[in-house]
Amino acid sequence: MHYYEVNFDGLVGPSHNYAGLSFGNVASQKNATNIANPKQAALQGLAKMKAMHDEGLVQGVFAPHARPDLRTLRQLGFTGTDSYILNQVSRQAPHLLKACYSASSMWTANAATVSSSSDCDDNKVHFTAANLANKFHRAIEAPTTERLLKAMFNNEDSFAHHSALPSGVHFSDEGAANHMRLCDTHGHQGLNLFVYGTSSFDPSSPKPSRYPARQSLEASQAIARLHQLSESQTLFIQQNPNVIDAGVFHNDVIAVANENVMLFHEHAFLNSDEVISQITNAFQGQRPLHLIEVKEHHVGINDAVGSYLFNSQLVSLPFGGMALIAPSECQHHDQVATYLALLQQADNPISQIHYFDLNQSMQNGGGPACLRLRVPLSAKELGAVNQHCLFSTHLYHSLCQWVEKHYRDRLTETDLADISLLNECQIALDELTQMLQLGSVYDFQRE
Ligand SMILES: NCCC[C@H](NC(=O)CCC(=O)O)C(=O)O
Repeated sequence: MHYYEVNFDGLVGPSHNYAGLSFGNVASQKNATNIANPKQAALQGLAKMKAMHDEGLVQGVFAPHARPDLRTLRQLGFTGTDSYILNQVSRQAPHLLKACYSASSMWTANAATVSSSSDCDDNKVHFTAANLANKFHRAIEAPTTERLLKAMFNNEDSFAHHSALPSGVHFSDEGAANHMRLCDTHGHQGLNLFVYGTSSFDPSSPKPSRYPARQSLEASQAIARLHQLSESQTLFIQQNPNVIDAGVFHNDVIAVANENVMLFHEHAFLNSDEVISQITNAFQGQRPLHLIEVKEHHVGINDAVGSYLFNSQLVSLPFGGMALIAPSECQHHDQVATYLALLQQADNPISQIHYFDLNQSMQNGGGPACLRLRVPLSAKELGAVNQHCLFSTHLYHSLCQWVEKHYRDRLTETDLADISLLNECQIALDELTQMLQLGSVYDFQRE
């Protein structure tokens, strides 16, 4: 049966803003006071989805979360009408208002970890929503993520859904951004690589000193168990703590894999040589494995973080070869652009490089790969997906019109206290759930 890798891109929500919420994410901290343009952010994301669809790839849309998250604010002791809550929280705890208004659900690579039915014992596609425990503004995402996943993959014969891991730092889980899969083609059993920051239970496990390790080993192990992955086809790899301290807050900032290719920086992993031999020994595919190591003298860690080279998507093209979907920052970075030109000519499956302007998301540390959740699906499983969430030219035009109608082109911190922004967000999202036929997934639709 034919298999597809479907990318479900996060549609940027109407409250996209820069709030400096992610300690350890260099871009988020650097752009904390920037003025955001939610309309442009959403249109940039839609342009990428359209281009992928036009390449002949199957593309999906992942709806944003409702913001502000009033449920969380009520849980934290704010009471009264919505406008009273906004007024109180903006005076007493503006940092909480910013957290509850973040549009961070756009980075769907952190929504969940997904396993292919070819890798799971029960032959179902498994999803575990990420608890995102390390950052408060992201830790509030899991309940809505779970509801959205169930509304998109609403078929018990094909899909198995798991709740987020227990909250708290021990099982800190950031989803697919720390998972890679190597295989011959999407439909074959794959080698699952879980990359973690540190162990929560082993005090001798190396740790970064400056910035937090956002993925714990124990979370990755729990997911491998939940998803019924074969032990021989699952490796747990520790990230190099030094690169976390240089701003590599997720593995997808320093490595990317697709089918039989992995592109990674020489400093990405702790004990890299050992990791490479483990991968080489465990890979069971018939096709040659391309482990492309980028040396520090070609692209330094700081340049990799600054350009987001490794946060490119690597996709298999319908007529053969692979394309690297890179942020335009790579094109404008001399050393990175030179490296990519060499990579394209070298003897490997990467035959095309496409650049996308995603600067609204990039300024919060989210590149092309952060914006999408990869879901490997057989033709039958694809048929079981909520078809209204699959991209088409028609949906593209409807979503562009919807964005033009509801989104602001300027958003700053002071706008967050404005009750009209809350109303605009709810009206827009209510309309969206009808377009994507998701049902009542948001708290404001369920109260
Ligand atoms: N995979 C990319 C995730 C980027 C995300 N940035 C943020 O949440 C920044 C939000 C802000 O600072 O306004 C994060 O760090 O989790």
